[in-house]
Amino acid sequence: MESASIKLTNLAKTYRKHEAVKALNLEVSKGELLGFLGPNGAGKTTTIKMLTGLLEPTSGSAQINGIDIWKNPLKAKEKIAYVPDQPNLYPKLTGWDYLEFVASVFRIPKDQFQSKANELLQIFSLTEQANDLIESYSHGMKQKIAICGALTSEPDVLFMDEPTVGLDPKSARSLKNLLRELCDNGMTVFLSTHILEIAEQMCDRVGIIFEGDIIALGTMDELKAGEHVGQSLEDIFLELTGSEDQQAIISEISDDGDAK
Ligand SMILES: Nc1ncnc2c1ncn2[C@@H]1O[C@H](COP(=O)(O)OP(=O)(O)OP(=O)(O)O)[C@@H](O)[C@H]1O
Repeated sequence: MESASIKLTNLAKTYRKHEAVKALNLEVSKGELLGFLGPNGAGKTTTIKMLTGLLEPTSGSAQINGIDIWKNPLKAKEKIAYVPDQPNLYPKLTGWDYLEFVASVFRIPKDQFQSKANELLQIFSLTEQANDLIESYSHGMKQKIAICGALTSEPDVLFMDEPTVGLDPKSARSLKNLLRELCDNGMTVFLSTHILEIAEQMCDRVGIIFEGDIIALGTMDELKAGEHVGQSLEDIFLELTGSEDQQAIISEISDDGDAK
């Protein structure tokens, strides 16, 4: 049987005494777009950093295409790309220089790089700014050039932390369409978000993490089935994360027509 593109086995992280991520077990198949959803502080970034080789787990393992990223980091990292929530870019490079730098790290042949870079810049409406310094870019433009950089190497597995933050609606749609196309062609995406609609609109399966535990995992249909029939993802999210205070606030707001 083909191994999962991403496999977490009892993956855990404790900061001092705080168990930020608790023994996660999860497999993401090739071509799948998994949304990793959770409220602030749930453990999303910690998990992604362990999966991308940036933060050493306290225990457990993380595999990319069957390769342990902590035992064989170089081989595993050849297969992945990561777009953090705050991309660390080089302000004195132009957008094009940055993409060229990424291509050189991954040893991508020049002609292959040029056509790929031009295609990505066009998709994200950055062609005209490609020769401007990154320091002159807006937050959204920086986010987009980071995404272009990540996709330049045509990774097998793409990790994205809150990718739509800072993007305008047109760019968010371009990203959604592009990710769908790339996943249909076999790329695997692990995308964290705390925005419910993003997960609902973009992802094949959604995992909900709360206080370091995966408390629900499935397709939208599966999450909405059974006891959750008729509920929106927002209802399910609030119910599973036990945010009764928020639920009360929401029902208070939506019932304002009946105010006493
Ligand atoms: N370097 C650190 N040292 C100590 N505690 C940390 C550190 N990084 C994260 N934490 C804690 O671990 C928990 C999980 O944090 P994490 O950043 O993974 O959450 P998140 O789901 O990505 O949140 P957000 O949506 O707010 O970005 C939080 O309680 C956080 O305070």
